[in-house]
Amino acid sequence: SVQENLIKASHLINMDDIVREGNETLRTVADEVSLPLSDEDILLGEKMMEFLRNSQNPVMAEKMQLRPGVGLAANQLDIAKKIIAVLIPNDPEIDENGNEVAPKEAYKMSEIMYNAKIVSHSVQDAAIESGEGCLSVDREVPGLVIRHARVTVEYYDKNNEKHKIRLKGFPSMCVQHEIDHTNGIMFYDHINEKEPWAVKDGLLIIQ
Ligand SMILES: Cc1nc(NNC(=O)[C@H](CC2CCCC2)CN(O)CO)c(F)c(N2CCN3CCOC[C@@H]3C2)n1
Ligand code: NI
Repeated sequence: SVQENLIKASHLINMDDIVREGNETLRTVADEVSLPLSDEDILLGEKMMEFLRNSQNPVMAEKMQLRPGVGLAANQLDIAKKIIAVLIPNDPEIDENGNEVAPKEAYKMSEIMYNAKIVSHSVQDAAIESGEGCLSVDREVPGLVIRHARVTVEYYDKNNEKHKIRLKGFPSMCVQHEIDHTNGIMFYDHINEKEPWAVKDGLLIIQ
């Protein structure tokens, strides 16, 4: 199966493993994974996180010709399971001489999430100022991707522990993008076709 091949110890997920627009799995509502998690589902989550790390490493990204990513959903690997991975780096700090220094915590968010779902959200909407892209979309789709500003998300981690977290800012946008994938939703479904860059009153713009 696709999953068996992806979780082989020697396999590193690469761009050839990521399905593109037109593949029906991108428009499929994925199944919840059964708990306790199977070894295969735990391994798949770890491989997805490894892909994100490699995609953010200049040497590996160049070697493997990876597009950089901060999130990935199993639907993008042609696997209709509710498994997502999120890896959001912290920005480097600037010292008194204006030099970049490594942040204390390398990552703002690093999580493999099973059966993630939004259980509540803000009335206020938000969008990333520059719009969004997707590793499964080989074209630019300009426009503000309108999302909830803040969300409360329930999910299980690789140790079968249940979590309920509140997200805002960029992590909120990223997790919503990934949860959307597990529900067959693409980022451009949230762009206003007539006025892609229209800023409605109250919209929070995220840099
Ligand atoms: C904003 C951004 N989107 C990148 N790509 N798109 C993705 O991640 C798609 C998911 C994101 C699109 C918007 C919200 C979620 C993948 N999606 O299709 C999965 O469903 C980036 F790569 C990126 N960063 C900033 C941090 N940088 C650290 C150093 O390494 C490079 C990296 C680049 N920021
Ligand atoms: Ni995507």
